[in-house]
Amino acid sequence: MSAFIAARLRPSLAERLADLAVQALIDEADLSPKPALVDRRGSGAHRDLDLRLMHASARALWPAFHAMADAGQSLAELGQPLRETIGRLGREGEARMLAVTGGVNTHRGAIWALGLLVTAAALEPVQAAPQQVSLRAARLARLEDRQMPAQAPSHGERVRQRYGVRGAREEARCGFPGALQHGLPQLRRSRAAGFDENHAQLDALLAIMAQLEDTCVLHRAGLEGLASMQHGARAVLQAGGSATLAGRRCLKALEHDLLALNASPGGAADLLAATLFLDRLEPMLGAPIGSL
Ligand SMILES: CC(C)(COP(=O)(O)OP(=O)(O)OC[C@H]1O[C@@H](n2cnc3c(N)ncnc32)[C@H](O[C@H]2O[C@H](COP(=O)(O)OP(=O)(O)OP(=O)(O)O)[C@@H](O)[C@H]2O)[C@@H]1O)[C@@H](O)C(=O)NCCC(=O)NCCS
Ligand SMILES: Nc1ncnc2[nH]cnc12
Repeated sequence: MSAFIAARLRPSLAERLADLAVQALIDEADLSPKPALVDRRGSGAHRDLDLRLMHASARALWPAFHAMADAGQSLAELGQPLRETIGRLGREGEARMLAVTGGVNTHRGAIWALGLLVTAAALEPVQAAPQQVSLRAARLARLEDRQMPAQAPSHGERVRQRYGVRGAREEARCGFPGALQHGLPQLRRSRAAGFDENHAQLDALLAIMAQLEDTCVLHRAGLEGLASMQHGARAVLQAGGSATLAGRRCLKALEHDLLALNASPGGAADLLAATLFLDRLEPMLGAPIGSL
């Protein structure tokens, strides 16, 4: 094969970032057993979601992530034009998601988190450490999107007003502490302790759930649901994590409690996808092009 053809077959940076984002969403959906969330076993607390729909939604978002990465590379400056461009692309991604799922919100929070992270990664791919990328994503999230159309109050908006919690927007503006300070360190601790990848990822999800003010849980189950999620997740980790017998017993109890309250930690699931994206980004960018 000539060098010219080989170069044309190599995936571009934007393609690789979109691949990584979609893969993080698919891996999050497949991870099992997640308490009260859609996974390989079933639909958790959801009546209108299943694994097939989560996969279809994730795949449908590839063009949106690709376009955001492209925008990051071509505008090449962290400022208002880039913020407003990815705001428009994010809304188009949401519309595509709703078209594919027949109106069901599968990934709104994930489009927001991964969209910001993909754009931040594309802006400066040589500075791809999790801390560096999330800091740039936070700076983007703090910029106002003047093109944002007025909308009916979201579930998150209603919950923020009722309980005074921060929600998805503030999580991004603070640099994704759920992923950076909880998910990623736990993922790496559990791997270092010798647990397999499935259990390490479950432990990462539990570490996020143990502290997140998840507006999805609050919307469905109020403060009682939030307390159940946080205390129950902490109990699993304190018992030794999802790989241990005692931890698995606590995980079962946590799922039972969440299902009884109809609570679903959808925001924590989104932040697990963000954690997986950040964990894999630097190795992927450091690898020879085409090796993904
Ligand atoms: C900034 C936006 C994310 C909008 O945020 P807002 O809070 O106003 O809107 P919501 O529609 O409530 O979406 C927020 C979703 O974020 C996830 N989430 C919740 N808590 C947190 C948290 N503390 N930190 C991070 N992320 C969090 C969560 O997503 C998951 O839950 C979804 C299902 O939720 P819901 O629709 O409430 O569904 P159900 O409970 O199943 O409803 P019913 O069955 O009862 O009807 C699921 O999708 C998960 O993803 C929250 O839902 C952002 O959307 C925005 O402003 N976008 C504009 C475009 C833009 O600027 N983009 C920038 C570049 S991408
Ligand atoms: N696995 C999952 N189940 C339910 N809601 C979600 N939102 C994001 N991932 C989810």
